[in-house]
Amino acid sequence: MAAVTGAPSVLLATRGLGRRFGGLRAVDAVDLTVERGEIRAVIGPNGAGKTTLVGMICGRIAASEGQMLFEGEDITGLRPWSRVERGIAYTFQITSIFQNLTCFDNVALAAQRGLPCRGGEAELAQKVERTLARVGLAGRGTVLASTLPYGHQRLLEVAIGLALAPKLLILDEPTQGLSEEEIVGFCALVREIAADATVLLIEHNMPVVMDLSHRITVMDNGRILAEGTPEEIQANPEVRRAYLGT
Ligand SMILES: Nc1ncnc2c1ncn2[C@@H]1O[C@H](COP(=O)(O)OP(=O)(O)OP(=O)(O)O)[C@@H](O)[C@H]1O
Repeated sequence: MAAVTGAPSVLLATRGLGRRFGGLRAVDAVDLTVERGEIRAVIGPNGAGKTTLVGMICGRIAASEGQMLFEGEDITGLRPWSRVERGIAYTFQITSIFQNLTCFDNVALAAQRGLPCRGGEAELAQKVERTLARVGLAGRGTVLASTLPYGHQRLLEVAIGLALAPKLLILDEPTQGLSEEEIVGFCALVREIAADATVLLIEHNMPVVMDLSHRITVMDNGRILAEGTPEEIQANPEVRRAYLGT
């Protein structure tokens, strides 16, 4: 893992984090600690609370109880945009894309944040093209987002997230709709991203999870059922029973 010299190793910590929907505890007393430079997967059956958990981390869903710390600072009450400013980017299932804008414009909207001065259009264009190329969408800048195949819309979301130069990039089911070949390219991309960012990945594709993750957190019924390396998780009888189905 690429821990930044001099920086504390814990990037994100949740303490007793919970979210209720009426009587349902979608996320229940979750203590999650993510280290800098990690690729962490969050897995679990449908309805386990994965999306609700990351929704709270990025500020899209309010917590019912508990606390979230990012780089040691309490972010529990912060608005989503303020979390983006601190370096938390979340790509979530297509909705972050402006369908009637081109791929270039979608990425440029995110990339313009962080440019040092006005009048940096050439610089902006370079940054956007570089980011599109990174995710495998080189040369697609003029294409309308709505006309991209579903899998490529997911890649465009990743490009939007990357353009924000995040410290923590949260990917929600990024390989959904990608071909086998595209998945191989995507895994290489995530490894490259992890060289200078931390990745929190919700993913149902087990080969991808086992191949990419440094550590895996398994959720079930809103709680953390297990945590460990891919080898530890694969060998855990409780996880096998609850989720892996073997
Ligand atoms: N806005 C909401 N209102 C009511 N219940 C909700 C809401 N959002 C989520 N839930 C419920 O909370 C539980 C956790 O949902 P969540 O989407 O976080 O699970 P998940 O692990 O991401 O599932 P999946 O893998 O299917 O995406 C589910 O029972 C779901 O029905």
